[in-house]
Amino acid sequence: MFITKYYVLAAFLSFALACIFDLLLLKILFIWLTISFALVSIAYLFDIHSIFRKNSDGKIAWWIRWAFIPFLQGVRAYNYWARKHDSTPPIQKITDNLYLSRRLLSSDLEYLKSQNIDCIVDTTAEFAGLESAMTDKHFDYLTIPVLDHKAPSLHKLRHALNWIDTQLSQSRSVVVHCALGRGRSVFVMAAYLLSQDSSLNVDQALAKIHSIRQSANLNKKQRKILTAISKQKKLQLSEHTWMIANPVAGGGKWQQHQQQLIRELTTKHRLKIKQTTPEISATTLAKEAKQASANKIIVCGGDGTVTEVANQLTNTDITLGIVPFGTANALCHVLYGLETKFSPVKSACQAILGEQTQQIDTAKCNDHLMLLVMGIGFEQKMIESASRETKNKHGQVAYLTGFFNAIVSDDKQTLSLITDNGEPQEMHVQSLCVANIAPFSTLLAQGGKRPQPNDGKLHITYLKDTDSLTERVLALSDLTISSLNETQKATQFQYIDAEDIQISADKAIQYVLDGEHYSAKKVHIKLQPASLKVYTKKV
Ligand SMILES: Nc1ncnc2c1ncn2[C@@H]1O[C@H](COP(=O)(O)OP(=O)(O)OP(=O)(O)O)[C@@H](O)[C@H]1O
Repeated sequence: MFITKYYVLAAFLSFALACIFDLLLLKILFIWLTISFALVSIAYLFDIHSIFRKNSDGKIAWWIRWAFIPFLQGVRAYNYWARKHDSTPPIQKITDNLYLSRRLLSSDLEYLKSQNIDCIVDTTAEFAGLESAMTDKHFDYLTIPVLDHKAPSLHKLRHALNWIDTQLSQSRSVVVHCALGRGRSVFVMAAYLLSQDSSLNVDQALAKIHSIRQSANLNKKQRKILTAISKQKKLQLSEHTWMIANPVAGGGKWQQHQQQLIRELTTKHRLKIKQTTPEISATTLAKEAKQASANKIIVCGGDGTVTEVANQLTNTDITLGIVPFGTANALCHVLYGLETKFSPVKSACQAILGEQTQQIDTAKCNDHLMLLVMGIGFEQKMIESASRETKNKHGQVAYLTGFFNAIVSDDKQTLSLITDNGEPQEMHVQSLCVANIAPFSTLLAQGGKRPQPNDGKLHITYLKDTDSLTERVLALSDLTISSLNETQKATQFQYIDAEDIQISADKAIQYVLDGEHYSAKKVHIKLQPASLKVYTKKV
């Protein structure tokens, strides 16, 4: 390509001058120029856009900018000159809500806001993204770095197309830009038009853009690549992955993380995003997704929202992905590992993008879906005392306070228990948990075998009543040790496993099921083996 020849030539010329001059300062200057142009030449020869090490947030490290100053200043000067001699308006609307632009400058921000353009696709590799657009919460930003005169890789192109499509489907406006708005951005824009209309060919898509932006002009190589991928039908976007988000879960984590999430997941998924409201529940949205024949649904929320969506997906072929935005996130803890506690978005994205799935057990508890745990006594009291306000304020500590209150009180219950249709047994208990799936941190469910997602069993762990607070504390310490060390079983707590469990009492039993409160005289829990398809951590 002609541009590469110029960079190679510049590198040789600088090297020759470095050899000619004896003055140290000039020598250093020309060696610097030589290195800069030599690196750029290599980047162009082997199409290494990552040479500028542009981050996903559009930043370029200072030492890279220093290393490439000679090259960057040259490019800047050329762009400045080209802009001065170009009568084409900087930013132009190509179709509804979709714009094409040269490199955005601070002076463009007001115009972008006035047109409600709040999503930016930056296709330059050599320029840092516009700082004020990235720090301003008004804008969402995606960079797919491409060297000037080159075309994006198919993987990066599909990421951009998914991202644009996801933003447009939320009625947002997107601007795609490169340095001058003539090549790289035009490539992405044409690819998007082609992805939306299968009757369109490359010439027609480019003609459409050209009729609005006369300076738009792909070089031969870019046109050839676009034609090839278009002919191979590689621009067709995949089916929507539905994303159902509870914006209030975990005190509003959705607002905080949604852009990172969209940026990561659109590498492979074209998202249809729906948010719950006080009137529109996750159940309603999951039903809507099912009706629209969705085959993947990602739910962002706490265990409550996850259960609502999962309830619609049991015994279907729809795959469920979970982004844990709640307080406890017990299911994610088991499926994606402990790291979900520290980096929920990253670990969820890794699992979803890893595409490994697993069929997990669920259960029905009095006609409600049970994913995790049903609790009577300690567990129920602990959750009862954790209100939304305390959870929002203190996170998981809200549950700890409730837990200690429950242990100190010496409430006991008389229950009748039938397992797998056997004989009823009467028991006086202070705590009883039935677990389908439970991480080690769900302490009260750890009396025997660790409940696993697909072990085909429900796990009953209970503590017989005792008036002594010391005994209760000792029993819990025993349980704690057993939860951390699978070989050492708790002896103070009792343990049974079964597939069908009936619990009854003379008066209404107060119980919690996956964090929600219920009351009934009879509780019937039945296992549904391998009934839910979920994304799981890749091993
Ligand atoms: N837009 C909304 N505004 C107010 N409440 C909502 C909204 N969307 C869902 N909800 C309520 O949020 C509750 C579910 O919250 P969820 O369990 O997902 O999060 P959490 O309570 O923060 O997490 P955790 O259960 O882990 O403590 C449901 O009771 C539902 O009615």
